[in-house]
Order: sequence, then C-alpha cells, then structure tokens
Amino acid sequence: MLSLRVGAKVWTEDRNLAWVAAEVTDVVGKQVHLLTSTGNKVSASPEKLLPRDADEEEEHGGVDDMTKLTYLNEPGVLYNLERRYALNDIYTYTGSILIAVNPFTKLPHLYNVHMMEQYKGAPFGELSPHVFAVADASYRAMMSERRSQSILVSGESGAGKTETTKLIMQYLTYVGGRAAGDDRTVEQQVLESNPLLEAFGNARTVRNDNSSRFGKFVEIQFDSNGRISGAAIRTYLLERSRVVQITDPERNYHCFYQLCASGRKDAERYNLDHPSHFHYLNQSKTYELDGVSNAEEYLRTRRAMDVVGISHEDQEAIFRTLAAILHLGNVEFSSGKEHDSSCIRDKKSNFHMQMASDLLMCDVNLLVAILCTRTIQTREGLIIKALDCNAAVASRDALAKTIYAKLFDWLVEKINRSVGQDLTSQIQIGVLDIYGFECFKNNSFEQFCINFANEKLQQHFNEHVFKMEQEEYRKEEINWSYIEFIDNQDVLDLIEKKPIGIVALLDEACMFPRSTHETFSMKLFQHFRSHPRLEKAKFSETDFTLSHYAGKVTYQTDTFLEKNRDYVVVEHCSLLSSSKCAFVAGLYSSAPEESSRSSYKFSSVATRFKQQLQALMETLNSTEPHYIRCVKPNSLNRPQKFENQSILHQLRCGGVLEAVRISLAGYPTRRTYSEFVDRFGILTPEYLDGRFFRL
Ligand SMILES: Nc1ncnc2c1ncn2[C@@H]1O[C@H](COP(=O)(O)OP(=O)(O)OP(=O)(O)O)[C@@H](O)[C@H]1O
Repeated sequence: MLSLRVGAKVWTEDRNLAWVAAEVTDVVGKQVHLLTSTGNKVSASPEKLLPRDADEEEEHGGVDDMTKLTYLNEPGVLYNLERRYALNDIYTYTGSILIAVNPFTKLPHLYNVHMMEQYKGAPFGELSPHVFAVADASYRAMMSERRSQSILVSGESGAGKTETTKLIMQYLTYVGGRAAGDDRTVEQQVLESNPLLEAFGNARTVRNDNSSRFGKFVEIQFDSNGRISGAAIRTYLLERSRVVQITDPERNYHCFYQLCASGRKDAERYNLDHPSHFHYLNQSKTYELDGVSNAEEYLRTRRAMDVVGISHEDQEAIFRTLAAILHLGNVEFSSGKEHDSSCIRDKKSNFHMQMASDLLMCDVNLLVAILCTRTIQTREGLIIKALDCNAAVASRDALAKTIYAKLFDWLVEKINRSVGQDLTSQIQIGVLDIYGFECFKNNSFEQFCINFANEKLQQHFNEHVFKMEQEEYRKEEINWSYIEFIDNQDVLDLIEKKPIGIVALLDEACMFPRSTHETFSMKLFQHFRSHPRLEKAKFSETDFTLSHYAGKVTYQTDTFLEKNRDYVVVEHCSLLSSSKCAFVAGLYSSAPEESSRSSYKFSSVATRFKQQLQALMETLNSTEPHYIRCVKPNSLNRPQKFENQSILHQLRCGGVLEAVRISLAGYPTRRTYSEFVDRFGILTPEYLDGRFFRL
C-alpha cells in the first residue's frame, strides 16, 4: 500500500524521463504535491504514483538482482539499471534472467582469463552478475543433469547480442576446451568462424556499424567428459535485398568493401577499384567504417578462411564470385528493337557483362539471354518472351541475390563440415543470437518476419517462465495464486495458421500472377475483419497493424509480395550449374527440374522461415533454456548515456517486467528432496543416523 504522508518517497511519471524520483510535500484533497529529484514542483493523483525503496538513496550501486528491490516496479527496475550502468556494472539479474546493458566501451577487465577462472564452478548468484555466470550455469546443468541447454540472447539491433554470444563461446571454449597443444581444435574453429560469418553476413546499418543481417543458432556439442567434440551453425533469414539495394548511410555486406581494398591480391585481377564505381555499393556514399581498415579486414577474412579449412582454390572462387556480383550490378539495359524488349545499354555495360561472365566462367551470350528474356513452356512448346528494361534489371538483381545467398549458405555448410559435427554427442549447448522485436517508422516484410520470430520466442519464454512455473506448483500441490500473463497464441495463429493466416494468404497472392499488394490486403481485411489483433491502418488502404505482445506495429505491404517471392529461375540455374568453375557450378548443383509451365518457380520466403522457426522451436523445447536480454542504452552508440523511454520499451518487449512479476509471485529457489537433505540434513542430525535413509 502506497503511503502518502509528507516525506514519502515515490515515483512519478515524467514526459521526458518516463519516471522521476519524488518526495511528497503535501496532500490536498485528491492531489499529491511533490518535489522531484530534478527540482520541480509537480502534483499528481495518488493512483499515478508508485512506491520507491526507502533505502534507494543509500544503495548507490544498486542491487545485483532486481528481486532484491523492495518495490519491484517499472521505475525501480529502470533506475536500478541506471545506477549500475553508471558504475559500468552492465550486468544485472532478474531472477535467472540476465540483463546486459551495452557499455559501448571496451571493458577488458571483465572478460580476461582471471574472470573466467573466477566464474568456473561458482554457484549461480554468488558472484556479480555476468555473462560467464550464465554460460557456467548452463555448462554445470548440462554436466550434472546430462541434459542439453540453450542460451537465448535477444535484444534490438546494436544491443550487444553478437558480442554476448562471442563471450559465451569464449567461456565454453575455456571450460570445455581440449588441452593446449592440440592444433586447430573444434573450439578454435568455431571462434574463428565468427569473422568469416561477419564478413559475409554483417553490414553497417543506421543502428549498428557491424549489424548481423541474419539469425544464428550455434550448437556446441560435448562428449561425456564435458569436452567440446563438435559444433553446428544454423542460420536464419539472411537479408538478401541488401546485396542489390542500400540507402545512405548504410553499407552492403562488409566482404565487398574488403575485396575492393585487397589491392593486387584480388581487386586488380578482377578489374575492381574503389567501391564508388559499383552500383551495388555506390547507392550509399558510406564506404569506410570508423576505426576499421577494409584492407586489414580482408586479410582477417582470408585468415579465418584458412582456419576454417577453406582451400585456396575455393577462396579464390569465393572472391571471384563476389567480383562477378559487383560487375553484374553495373550492367545497364536500354530498350531493344522490338516492343517491350531490352538489350545491354552500352560499351561500358558490355564490359561489365563480359567481366561477370568471365568471372562466373559461363557463356556471355547465354548470360545476356537469361537476363533479357524469359522462357515459358506452353502446350505448344517453349516460347521465349522478351523482358523490358525494368524486368531485365529485376532479373539481374534476382540473379545477384541468389548467387550471394547461395554463397552464404555454402560458407555456413563449409564451416559446419570443417568444424565437424559429433553425431554421437548426447549433450549440447545451443546459443541463439537472433534479431529482437522491431518497430520502425516504416515496417516491411523483414520486420514482419522478425516480429513473427519474436512472437515465437516470446511464447517459448512464456511457456518456460510462466506455464512451467505454474505446472510445477500444481504438480507439487503448492498453494499458488495463478497470475495472469499475456498469451500470444492468437497472434501466432493469425500469422501462421493454415489454410488462412497472413503467411498463407501472402503465399496464395504470390502464386496468383494478377495479385497485387492491394488484393492481398483486401483479402486479409476480409478474412480477419473482426480479429482483435489485426486492424486496417488509419491512413492507408493497404497497410495493416498487428497488436504484437510488445506493442502495435503497422506494416506497409507494398513490397510484401515481391519480397516473399524467391523465384528460382530455371534458366539461371541451368546456366550457372554448367559453369566451368566447379565452385560456381556447385552452388547451383541442386537446381530444380524443368517441369513447370513457367520457368519461374515460386518458393515462399515466409513459409521457409516458418518451417525453420518450427525446427528451432523443437530444438529449444528439448533443452533447458537460459535467457539473456541485451539492452541498447542509447541510439547514439555512446558510453554512459542512458535513455529511459527506449530502455523501458526494450524491457517490456523482452518480457523482463513480466518475468519480474512472476518471480516475485512464486518460489524462486528449488531443490530436489535429496539435494535438500544433503545440504540441510546437518541441522537435524537425529534424522541422519538411523532409519530415515534406510527407508
Ligand atoms: N560487452 C560489450 N563490451 C563492449 N562493447 C560492447 C559489448 N557489447 C556490445 N558492444 C559494442 O556494441 C556494438 C554492437 O554490438 P553487437 O554487434 O553485438 O549488437 P547486436 O545486438 O548483435 O546487433 P545486430 O542485431 O545489429 O547484429 C559492438 O560492435 C560493440 O562495439
């Protein structure tokens, strides 16, 4: 109960700070007069105020576990994080969940060998909160229970997921690594694969200079002695559109800039020069990253390729393929002689075309043909249809995107093969580094997929933290007041249910040639007219708003159909699978049969993602989960800047505030009966000798 006597310490809402600390100076009727810590005199109604810890001012350093706060409310959590952050205590527990606030500055003393040694085997919660403590707890749980574990790292772009994942791997390598002296151990290869995946899967975005544009699940396998015996990496939804389209100040994937800076090694051989000469790179004028040398990064990527075991021949083929993509992007088209046809625009474009075909080692005339025409199979036979300039550009970009996506998949597979899976391993620790919930001014298909993934993960979180907890008390017949939590099954049904869900309707629209985003949205609104989670956006006929667990997001549908269509163009496949370069041909070795009427085969990006998520969920469900919520403290990526509103939003989206509630409502400490007797039996010696154990 909130005490409102004069001098009482409270939290009051504030437009800029979200919440501000205040003290009651007077109570007049239904208005409470307050003096805020920022020196303002304000008044508020009592129901808008929240209680504040009395000793909060003495506890300058904050508490290392939110559950130790006397008043566990939103502002209490927020200010506790802030106080700790000011002292560079970036980690805080909320029960068993670790919150990690990005320091945006190097804190080497936190991650050295001495620290790893400290956390090794230390009971969870005994030392200061740390990512090593979570990694250690999972390792211990895996060894003692012989059960696979997973660590789910989430947060918005730039919050520190990838760095956290690397630290987990570093720790697991430390405790589960083989004796020094073994050359090229599994763990070394797993760690070394990071720069490689980053070169090809990371890019500069407005939020993060080194943003992963794919989701990643790294599974570390252990033998029965707890030594790392293998690893497997699964990746999710690489952002393909970035290969052909970027906006200032973002960049394309790092590898392209590295290649352009490789000098005599590759760039000159492949007729490459400054990135500003290539359409796929010069749509944005950002070519360099602060504090990063593209040339040095190129050498790092090469070294990582060596460590992962990619042969020099394959390395050469990889960079040659990247160069081919850049040249392909410079091919422009002009209208051909016939109506609605196209041809290569000029000498310059012809040069790039020739370069692309030389680098891909395929016939230049056939390459021109597959870009400027399309084959349709009719009952009467094959018809060659000319493509107009726009369609030829789309065909060029589609080819560049699929080559890149296949190259990325090849790399992941290569890393997996070279690191080696231990198929006999019974115990694993999986680390999931996946994009957090996104809500921007403009939200498109990518945000839809990302938020779909987050709904799935939120459900998993709900099930584990909430349902499991309730189930446990029910089984033990412990009295427990059932607290409510937000169940998001209805949003998931709305998105993924068959035959009618957003994904199913989108696929149907993509398969039907005359569909447009208008017809798709119309169908969506028809089917879900009264669905509580879906509304038509206010100022648009085609945008829709979904009420996600973390808030409402309005999606612009205009590019939904195009982005969901992953056309496998049969002609592209057959040309490249006949390349004289074994590497390029290998990328296209699983080309589809030429059976359909159209040479364009629709494959749905959203459905494939849905299936991948399903498989991921099955894996996660068979493990014991641990959660790390990364928080981005400010949008400027600067140290010591704490933006309340955005942090609160992130805590809400990550379910941290809900988890706080549940952990308080339940019994946070659990021991099995035998563990309990082991630990506390000494207090009741009369039970220890005698009949008790002989029962
Ligand atoms: N523990 C840490 N110590 C020091 N710096 C950090 C730490 N965590 C993150 N950073 C800094 O923040 C930047 C962004 O972190 P990171 O790339 O891990 O974010 P992310 O959540 O994976 O983003 P995205 O989703 O865009 O890939 C890093 O490049 C690094 O500079």
